[in-house]
Amino acid sequence: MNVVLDLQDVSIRRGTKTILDSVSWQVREGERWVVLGRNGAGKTTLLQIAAGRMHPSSGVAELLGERLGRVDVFELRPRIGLASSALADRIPASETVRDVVLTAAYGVTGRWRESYEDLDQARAHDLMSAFGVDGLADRSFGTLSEGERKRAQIARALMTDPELLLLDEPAAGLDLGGREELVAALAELARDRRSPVLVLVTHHVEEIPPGFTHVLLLTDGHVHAAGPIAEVLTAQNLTGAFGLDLVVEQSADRWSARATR
Ligand SMILES: Nc1ncnc2c1ncn2[C@@H]1O[C@H](COP(=O)(O)OP(=O)(O)OP(=O)(O)O)[C@@H](O)[C@H]1O
Repeated sequence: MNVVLDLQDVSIRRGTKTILDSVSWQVREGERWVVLGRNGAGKTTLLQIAAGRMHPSSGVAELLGERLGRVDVFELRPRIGLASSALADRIPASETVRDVVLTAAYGVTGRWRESYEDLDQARAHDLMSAFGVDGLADRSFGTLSEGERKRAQIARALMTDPELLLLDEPAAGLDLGGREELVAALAELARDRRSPVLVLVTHHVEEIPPGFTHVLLLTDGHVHAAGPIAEVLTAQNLTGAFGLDLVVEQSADRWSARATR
């Protein structure tokens, strides 16, 4: 299987702080990864490297076979979908959901091109349907609920037919219904063999969609454990990563964790 993401001893330093500390991580075609860790562990920073939006201070990062520092990142980025709250904040509130999704084909937010190819229109429609926002196509992005907004963003991130899809805390701020709808949509995506390689950042094991195959546990900028989900998502590993005694349970393809007392 081809390696899609290959980090070797990657560190990120800012001033005196080491945000990522010698991270080595390989992600292969067909895999669906969850990145878990407590606040400040370095998850978003790791995703920024995986998205080609940040360069390592030291170490080597290869994305889709291209080495960061030796490749034109503007050619690389359309091959990598990213959905994050930071990117969502840059979407104009007045933009329609249809345009939020469509404009991704041109790597822009804000509708400045007036005509789109029929193929793009059809793809945008299919993606909006898949994420249950097709009925909201004419609504402005700013009027959507948090859950609708998250699903529109994922449809947008998939618009360029990326080889790698990175989702930074897609369930943050959702109520129980919104979270479950999102988990179901992501489970569907994970099951589809045509889907890109998926990497999902979260704080909560309850948000891991069925079909996700691997976990990376990040603690204070270093890899605490990484590998197949059933091997890594243990009480012992989570206790180490989150710094409190936890029990972990799996039931019907979903996970839960709680403190022992
Ligand atoms: N430019 C910077 N300069 C100094 N420290 C930074 C910088 N950017 C991030 N950090 C710090 O690096 C650490 C990791 O940040 P990051 O956002 O990657 O963590 P995270 O795991 O995504 O956190 P959260 O779960 O709270 O979103 C944090 O302590 C943050 O304050």
